[in-house]
Amino acid sequence: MSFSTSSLIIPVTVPNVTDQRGHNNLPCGEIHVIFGPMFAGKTTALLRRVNSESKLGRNVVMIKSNTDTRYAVDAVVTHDGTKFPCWSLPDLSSFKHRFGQDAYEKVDVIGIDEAQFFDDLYDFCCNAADIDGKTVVVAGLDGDYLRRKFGSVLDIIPIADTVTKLTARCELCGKRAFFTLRKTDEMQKELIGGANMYMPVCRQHYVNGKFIVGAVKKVLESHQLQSELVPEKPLVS
Ligand SMILES: Nc1ncnc2c1ncn2[C@@H]1O[C@H](COP(=O)(O)OP(=O)(O)O)[C@@H](O)[C@H]1O
Ligand SMILES: Cc1cn([C@H]2C[C@H](O)[C@@H](COP(=O)(O)O)O2)c(=O)[nH]c1=O
Repeated sequence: MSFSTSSLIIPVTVPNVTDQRGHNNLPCGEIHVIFGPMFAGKTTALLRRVNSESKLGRNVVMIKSNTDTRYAVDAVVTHDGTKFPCWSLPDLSSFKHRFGQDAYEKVDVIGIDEAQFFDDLYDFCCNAADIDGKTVVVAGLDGDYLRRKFGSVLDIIPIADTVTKLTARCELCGKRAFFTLRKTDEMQKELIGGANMYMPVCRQHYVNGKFIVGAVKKVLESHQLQSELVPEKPLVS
């Protein structure tokens, strides 16, 4: 069977969306993704971007998952204390309703922190950028403590304009850290915590890390045992 080229041409009607000055009114949103291990500066980069958009006169709003309330309930906070007010939500689909349709229409830039905790990240970003014309800046973990993909952060790469993988400093050797090591024995994927529970590490120390964490724990435990066995000297004899 053979087709002529003309039989394959499908007529497509493009709606006329130009205004009086000939500019088209198609929405032109953007999606920017920032990911990496914990302590890599993801929240810092997100706040920098949102602040600079705000200085340019754009209307910005910040959202974070209400799963993570480590530093504040109603603010996105970096590990070194920089803050930005935000909406803490269980999911992204509730945002438009809670924020209000009028307010939503006026927003130009939407920042999303701790994006790994939002299951509806893909649909939200798609609609916000493609249909509503918003600039969406997303920050989150690409991988969990076992280096498995975390939530939907990696799923939005195909719909993103830009993708940035940040690195931290390995806490054991100071080299670039790509991964997050969990220092406790808990096994669940979601476990909220900071430097008390996690540390950023390079590849070599990720692989050796479990061993090192175990060894350090043993040393600390034996120190505690010794101080319990040897009674403290009285200050006054
Ligand atoms: N091992 C580390 N490597 C890099 N930064 C670290 C480390 N430990 C603590 N920090 C601090 O964390 C800050 C980054 O915090 P933040 O932007 O909240 O990171 P993220 O959102 O990626 O977890 C750095 O500016 C630095 O002050
Ligand atoms: C690796 C890993 C992390 N988490 C949690 C721990 C923190 O509450 C956040 C990440 O915060 P940050 O802004 O990137 O520092 O995620 C988790 O639940 N499970 C993990 O495996």
